[in-house]
Amino acid sequence: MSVTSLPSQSFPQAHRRRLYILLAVAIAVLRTSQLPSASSARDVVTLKAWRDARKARFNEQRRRERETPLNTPALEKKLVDLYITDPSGSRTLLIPHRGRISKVRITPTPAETYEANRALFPPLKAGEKLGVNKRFWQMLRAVLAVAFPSKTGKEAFLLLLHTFFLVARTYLSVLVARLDGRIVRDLVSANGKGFLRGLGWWFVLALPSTYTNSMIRYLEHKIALAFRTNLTRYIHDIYLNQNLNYYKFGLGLGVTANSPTTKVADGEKQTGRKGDQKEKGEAADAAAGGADQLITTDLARFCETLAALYGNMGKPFLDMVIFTSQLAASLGPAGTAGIFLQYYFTAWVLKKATPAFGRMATTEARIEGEYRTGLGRVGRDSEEIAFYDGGKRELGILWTTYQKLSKHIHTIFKARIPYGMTEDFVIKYCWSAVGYCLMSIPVFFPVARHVTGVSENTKHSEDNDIASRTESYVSNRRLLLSLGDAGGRLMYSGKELAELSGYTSRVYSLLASLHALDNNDYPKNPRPASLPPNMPFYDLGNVRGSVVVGRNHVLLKGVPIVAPAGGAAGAERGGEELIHRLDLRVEKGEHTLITGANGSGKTSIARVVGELWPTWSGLLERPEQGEGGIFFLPQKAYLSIGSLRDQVIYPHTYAEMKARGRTDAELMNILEHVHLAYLPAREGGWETRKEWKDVLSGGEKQRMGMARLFYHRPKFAVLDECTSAVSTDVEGLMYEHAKSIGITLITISTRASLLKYHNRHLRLGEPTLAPSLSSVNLRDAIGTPSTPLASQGWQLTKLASSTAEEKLEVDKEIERLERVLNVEVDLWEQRLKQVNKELRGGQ
Ligand SMILES: Nc1ncnc2c1ncn2[C@@H]1O[C@H](COP(=O)(O)OP(=O)(O)OP(=O)(O)O)[C@@H](O)[C@H]1O
Repeated sequence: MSVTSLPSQSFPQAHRRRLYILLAVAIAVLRTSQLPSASSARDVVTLKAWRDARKARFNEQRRRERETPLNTPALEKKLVDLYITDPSGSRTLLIPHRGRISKVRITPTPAETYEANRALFPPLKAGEKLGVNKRFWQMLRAVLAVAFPSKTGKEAFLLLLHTFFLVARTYLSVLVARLDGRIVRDLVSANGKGFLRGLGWWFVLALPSTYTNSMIRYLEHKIALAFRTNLTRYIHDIYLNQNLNYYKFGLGLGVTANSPTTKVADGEKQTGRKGDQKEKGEAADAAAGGADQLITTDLARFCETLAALYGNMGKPFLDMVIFTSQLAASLGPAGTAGIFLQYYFTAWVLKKATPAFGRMATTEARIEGEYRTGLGRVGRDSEEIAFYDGGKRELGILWTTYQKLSKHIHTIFKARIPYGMTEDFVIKYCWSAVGYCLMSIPVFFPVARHVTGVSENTKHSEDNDIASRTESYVSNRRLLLSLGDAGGRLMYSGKELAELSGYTSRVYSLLASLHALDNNDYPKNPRPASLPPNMPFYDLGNVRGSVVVGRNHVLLKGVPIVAPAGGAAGAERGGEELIHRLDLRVEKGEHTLITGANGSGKTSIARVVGELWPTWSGLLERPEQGEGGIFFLPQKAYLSIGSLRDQVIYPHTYAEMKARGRTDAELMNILEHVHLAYLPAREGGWETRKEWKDVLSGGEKQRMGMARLFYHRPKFAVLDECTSAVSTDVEGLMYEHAKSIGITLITISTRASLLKYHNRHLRLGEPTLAPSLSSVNLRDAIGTPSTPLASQGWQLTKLASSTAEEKLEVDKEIERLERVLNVEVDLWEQRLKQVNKELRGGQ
């Protein structure tokens, strides 16, 4: 007596044709060492032609490897051409790979794409609850619009292929389950021939099964990489664009989760509802951290989790559908209903038992970012730390952060214990028990078989009956095990989905911040009631100044110099006003020296002129940046990655230098002017690549900065204390040379010795310049540009234009020195008396 419908037809007859097709496809794919992309697939005419082309490519690669092994001068030479710009704006990157240079064409993401996508990325609000909720699906859809830009692109092709292998894998599992049953049946009924045939099929199935498993993993990684590449390109293009988003993001202006409007709402909620503080923390966690952590680790984790989730959810789901349908045929409607009941019960239990994995993943990413930043700081500022012998202190800081991280990870692990137990208990044990019960139905209740329409072959002998029952049991058992496994993976992917929600919020917050920064979108804040009425409120959402780029002069007309503040600080106080309103016009040849006490706002003027900081009101006019325009030399010398030549021509590339017809001989001449002519010979030539910031001394770094200035030959140069470590004689020569080649200098310095190279002098915050100003008329004076001020003030003097002004300037210098002397001479005399007394032995 047969107990199941299994197998109504014998295995090979039923499945042979489909298996042959599957094998043919698998073998065809197996033969491809690399998957051809959709476009190259179109180009393939015949398999033979494609194989010939592949062989030719391989031979060519070997030939190149022999001709240009790595580290040969030929490769070094090619490396200097790293970027080749194209009139369309695309660049060709030359990437060294396996002994040859491959060309990768990079087309910048069009501005319209960012414009179109902006609406998808409304910023995260403080108090927004994260997790697998409606907002998560919105965020995922927005990020996917970037990661998966086209339905017919490479990602879609990979996804299709991945799906094919997932289906194939499930189909093969069903075949294996049936074959398993058949082999055991033949074994029990001592059918040697059938047993051997079954074994043969077993090996035939093993090949595509193992290949399918490997391909699933391979394609999963490939999809993750394709997502990551798309997202990274998109983020790089918006992060490092002309709007200086990298600077603004670093300044903290892009962190939107603490936006004040939402903060007010948050405050209201906090009084009303417990737990909102935690929610605010979730959104802030998603937005916190440096760009490096977000763009590298968090992005990679997002892509890996997302790609894995497709397989981890898609495949078990498919498995469950197919296995359930297979089992349903054996178990009948009651059994099928039982299976579905158990699915529902499992989902309900696991939902109740799942901790907030998403929030935990977000917090983990944030703390990991902090730890990474700490380590980065030690690496970057190692010399300074070593001089202070600050290793122990840094160790303390790093260890504290690491402890925080390890404690948090430990909390996650602890939260996983009860979850894992529940999961195991429900899926492994409850499901198996239900499985046994369901399988026992046709055995113990043969009537049910008739009811369910299960066919019964009464011709079977008793032996055959046992063999058949064993076969059925083994097949069903295997199917149930696979079903349990699929269910486990599907439920497990619920945890992964929660974690994905955490990573999604991180990547989303980065993209939302960058879009907002790029569009200069800041929340509009109401003027805080606590602010005194005479104090201006500088809100990033209310910048009204005009900026005109492309003029042949530098002009600031009624421009306040204000340090911007974003987020909650910006809402509470607004930006910090350093200079109330500045009027400055620098025409060609008007070399201007800006002096003032530390922190008086000298560099800040350069930041406003360079558009790093906003022009809140008034008018700013300036030339274009770069060659023939304006060039900024910052206080801290910056040396880039690259060759010695790259240091002089930065930010140009070698290709750009060549395109302008500039030569190494010219660069040598420039190095002579900055007294660095010995460098190419000492360092082994222009192509030498080193960590230049560690190789060059402080003074050499600053002279390298001046070399850059001479290379770019701008009309105007803003020099911010960029020669403070250079000896005064060399400094003088460099200033004279700059003037002789037609550069108008706007120098920021505290060195009075530089006055002689300038013909105008802008003094900042000199309280004694106009001692007659009382505190009453000072307030009026603040509103009047070009008036000498006592605080937040400035005064512009022409040095060489008229002797009277020159005399005034000298008078002021004498006045200042007398003031210093009056205060300090008494102190010096006292000290002298003290020293003399000590020398006389204290008498
Ligand atoms: N991002 C910022 N946010 C808030 N305040 C800032 C910011 N950057 C600078 N400041 C403050 O603005 C003031 C002016 O800074 P700035 O760098 O312009 O001074 P400086 O006159 O160039 O000083 P120094 O001579 O020391 O270089 C300082 O008090 C500084 O702390």
